[in-house]
Amino acid sequence: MPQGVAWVPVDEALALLRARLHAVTVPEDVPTAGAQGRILAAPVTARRSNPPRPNSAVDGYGFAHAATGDGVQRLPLVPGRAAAGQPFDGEVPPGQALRILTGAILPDGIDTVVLEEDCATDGQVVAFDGPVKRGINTRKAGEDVTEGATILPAGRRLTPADLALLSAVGVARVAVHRRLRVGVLSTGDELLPDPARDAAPHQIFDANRPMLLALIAAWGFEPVDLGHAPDDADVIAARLDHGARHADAILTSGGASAGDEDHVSRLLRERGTLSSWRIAVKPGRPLALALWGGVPVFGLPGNPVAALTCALVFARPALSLLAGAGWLDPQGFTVPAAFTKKKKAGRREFLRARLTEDGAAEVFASEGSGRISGLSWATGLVELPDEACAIAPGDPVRYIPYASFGIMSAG
Ligand SMILES: Nc1nc2c(c(=O)[nH]1)N[C@H]1C(S)=C(S)[C@@H](COP(=O)(O)OP(=O)(O)OC[C@H]3O[C@@H](n4cnc5c(N)ncnc54)[C@H](O)[C@@H]3O)O[C@H]1N2
Ligand code: MOO
Repeated sequence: MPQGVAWVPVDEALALLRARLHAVTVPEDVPTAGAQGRILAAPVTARRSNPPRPNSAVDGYGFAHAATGDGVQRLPLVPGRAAAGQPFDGEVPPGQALRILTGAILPDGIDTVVLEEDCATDGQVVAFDGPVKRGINTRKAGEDVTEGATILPAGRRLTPADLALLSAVGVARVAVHRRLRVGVLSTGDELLPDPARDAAPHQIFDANRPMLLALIAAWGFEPVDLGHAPDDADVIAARLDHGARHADAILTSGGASAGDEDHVSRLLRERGTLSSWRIAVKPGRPLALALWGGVPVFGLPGNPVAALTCALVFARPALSLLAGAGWLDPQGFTVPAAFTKKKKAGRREFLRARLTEDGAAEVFASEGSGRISGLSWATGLVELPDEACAIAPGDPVRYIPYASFGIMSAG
């Protein structure tokens, strides 16, 4: 890295974010049914066991195991049946059996159920081969969850499966963090916000704002569109002021570098509390991390590849912390490389990557930071360490699927 510039290593920038940020949202009570993606503000305990009572796991015939033995068993059938939602009102005497369906509470006198496919019956007597294992094809009360048990911890981001679990144990409402509001501002004189318009040669369509707004929504946060500002410090400052009033965090893109028109970095340095600016990472080295009116601002680089990479690597774990879900490290997988690459020491590199049919990581043909098509082509990123390395096909590399960053990919 050039002399005279303090390049902050990725891990140091992440540690700084982790140490300085904390949950900013207040709890609110919401119905369980609509709580997908919300973050629990408190641990949840089961109001009821699952299953609440012992029941049958299959359609078949139930009886007391003690009265059965080896060889062919012939048990007279008690009239009636036990079904889910239609409990059998009575007791089944030892040596007799009852028709029972999946999910039915085991009536008194039944501790074992034989599968109907393993039985013969004329409607009066049921016959099957013994011996039968005691308790077979039954489910114990509370075998899944016991009443009063802690089922989900504070900070948990609720999944569809969690909604099933909460509902099953009678939890109708949950205390969750209010959704984190995240502002997104694009900067640059060249930007044209509306892709339906005709662009002059010097203009480019704003690609970052729709991408970042969608990213925020995919992470379960509330996107706040702060629009687009020209390269004018006063206008950008006014937008940041507006953002600080209406959002809990702000992502800007563009103007993060050191050029004449890079007003975001200058503003954050002069009027915000800029913590970190030049990060030893590619793409994305001019990343600004600052506070504006007490609100964290991620000054992402303008190049869309760098903007997305920095959002995934730096903004995601930090926003998760602010939102009450704790710090998130993306899960990576070690896979063989399907490419050749040499890098120098001193900065972390992220390459657009996807897996071949054999499960090796191939990388996009160009590392150019403006090559948006590569972001669409990829299904994740390969992370290369800060140290120097020379990678040959077959060498292990760390592949982080987009899904590990909480976003969908096409593949
Ligand atoms: N002297 C230096 N020049 C540059 C450096 C540096 O360290 N020293 N870093 C380079 C790197 S790396 C990047 S990345 C860019 C990032 O700079 P900025 O954050 O100041 O971004 P801009 O200059 O405003 O824009 C860069 C590029 O991206 C396009 N852009 C910006 N916003 C959008 C948007 N919303 N949608 C689509 N494309 C966008 C913009 O038109 C530029 O082409 O700086 C390098 N230079
Ligand atoms: O951040 Mo820049 O996009 O590395 O090229």
